[in-house]
Amino acid sequence: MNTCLAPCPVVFDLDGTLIDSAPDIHATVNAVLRLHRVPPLTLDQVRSFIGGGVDLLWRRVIAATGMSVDAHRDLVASFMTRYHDASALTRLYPNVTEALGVLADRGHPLAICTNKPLGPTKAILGHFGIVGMFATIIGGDSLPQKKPDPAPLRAAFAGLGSDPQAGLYVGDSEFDAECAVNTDVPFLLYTRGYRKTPIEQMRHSANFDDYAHLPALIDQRAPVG
Ligand SMILES: O=C(O)COP(=O)(O)O
Ligand SMILES: [Mg+2]
Repeated sequence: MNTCLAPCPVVFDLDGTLIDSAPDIHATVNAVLRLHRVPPLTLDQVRSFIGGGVDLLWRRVIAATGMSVDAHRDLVASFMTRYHDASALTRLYPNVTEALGVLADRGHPLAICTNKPLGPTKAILGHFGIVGMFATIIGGDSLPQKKPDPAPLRAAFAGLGSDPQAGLYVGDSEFDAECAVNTDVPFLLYTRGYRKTPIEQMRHSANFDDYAHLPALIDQRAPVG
């Protein structure tokens, strides 16, 4: 085995990548809908709305329920007051903590680039005791732009003191794959997240379905030092 691998900055998406948060997002959406006496949406519906951030989530909820678009701002505000504490139904995907530990031990700098707002992002990472593993955390409201715009991912790599081309981005969705192309960074696709497109139709460098395999995958792709 090659033991002379250079540190490889690795940036992770969050929802559908490190955590299965759709059950909490679903419950929180339905709690807001209940206040407005609107019938609940299914978990599959809400899961399919995740990836572009809270504003887009609620544009999709409004379209699916027939609510007034004028209510968007108030619905988002109402959702956000509840989103911060929404952790009871969220789970880390299997072997995530172990994989992050292995990567950190091998000296790979780690960051988060998510379209989830920064407050709930830090809260859920803290809930799972892994917030300290990430040197940089870019949320959906950290910058004016969101993924697939390259600005957030560039900012995450800049926070690690790295060029995107020297690192890797790990994500689950079409937003992540497009952002990786726009940022010119190799993309590792986690296949058990929230994507709607078949694996073979998504631009990616490699894919994996178990975090137990991620450290080896990253070391294969890391430049030799
Ligand atoms: O909040 C969302 O819609 C998506 O978040 P993600 O970028 O972590 O997948
Ligand atoms: Mg995601």
